[in-house]
Amino acid sequence: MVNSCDGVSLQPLLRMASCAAAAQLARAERIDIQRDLADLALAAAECVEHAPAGTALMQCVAQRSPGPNWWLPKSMYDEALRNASCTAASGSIPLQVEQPCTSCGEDKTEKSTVEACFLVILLAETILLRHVLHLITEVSRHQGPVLIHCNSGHHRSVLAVASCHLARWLAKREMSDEEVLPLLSGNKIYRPPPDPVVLWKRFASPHECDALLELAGGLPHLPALAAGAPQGTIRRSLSKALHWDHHPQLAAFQARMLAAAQNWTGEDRLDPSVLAIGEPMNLAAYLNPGDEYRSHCDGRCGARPSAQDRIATSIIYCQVADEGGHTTFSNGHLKIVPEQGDMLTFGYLVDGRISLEEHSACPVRRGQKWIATQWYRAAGSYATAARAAEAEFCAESEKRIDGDGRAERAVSC
Ligand SMILES: O=C(O)CCC(=O)C(=O)O
Ligand SMILES: [Fe+2]
Repeated sequence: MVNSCDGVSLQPLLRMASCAAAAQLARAERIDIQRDLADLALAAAECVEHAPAGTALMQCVAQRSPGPNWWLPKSMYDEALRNASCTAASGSIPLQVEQPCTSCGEDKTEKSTVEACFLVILLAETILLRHVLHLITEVSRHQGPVLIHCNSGHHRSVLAVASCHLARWLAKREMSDEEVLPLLSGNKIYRPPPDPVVLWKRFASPHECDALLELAGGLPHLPALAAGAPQGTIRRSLSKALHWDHHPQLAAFQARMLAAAQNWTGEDRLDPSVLAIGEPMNLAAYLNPGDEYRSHCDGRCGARPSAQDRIATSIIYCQVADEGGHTTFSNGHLKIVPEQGDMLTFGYLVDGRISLEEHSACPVRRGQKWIATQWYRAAGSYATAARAAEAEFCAESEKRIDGDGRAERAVSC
């Protein structure tokens, strides 16, 4: 770590943090997690409010926070940063896909590799992405694209190379311009595959949202969370599962969601058959100030998925709060500020592992929010028994859904 501090032209932001950590450890100063955490939260919150554009957030935090605190456990950083991020009014900036991609040809993929700790990136990107964007642009102008390796063993690219990844990914999929353009235009791409985060603008019409709500019996009738997810710990919201076998009219809508999700998560990883035996759609309502869904993973954070684990999620924002209620990604260092009808899709299966796709719903401050979530699982991971159940269901629904074949086709029966 110290060696990398002596390196020639490391990004000042990264150098500062890793050197501070090294110095801290070397001096073995007294460690007081609570104090440092409180300092960090305070400093981050102040910086979110007051740091002028163009100021490195890291520097701002370092100036305001009296003691070095780089070594705090990740979960604590995540929590502090998530909370600070939630208080910031602005959201993250989507990738600029139209940005020319001159240095990302296969033969020119040399990247300057910077060893850094995840928390640097978290601090740097979570809260004021635009401030860091400026720095990264500067670095990549001199050094070429930057790839950041995190100490956690998880590595990911940053914005400087993100659009190149995206370009390559699109090329690999051999999609025609006609297919690609609608994907890019209007939708917001926050993170490229393999663990994409994409916001589909105005995916669901008010009419479709109303129809979903009607199936659930209306907002006041949504039940509080089931046992096992006690109120006040991870989640404060109302929630109801909509079983598509109880509501066959859901199938076509779910199929449309899935088709959109497939565009971003890779053709082999999701399959329409998941809808037949996958999870029901989940309606969740955050109706009171303070209602939230704290940091969690929909799949198994950081683990190899077992046969039935989730690998992607879509969230439709049928109603957005007047204030608060945004969605944050601690690992992606993003905050999504959706509008009514938008659908957020994110995938989290990378190289056979569930990536750390920890995310949260910020507390609602004013107004109300309700969403429809669809969790997806890998097709092909289902046991034969499940496929048999699907076949049985399809045979059954063919009998049930008189004349109108849409629902069956939607789930590939
Ligand atoms: O409400 C949100 O913004 C996030 C919801 C969520 O994480 C989920 O439904 O799994
Ligand atoms: Fe979630």
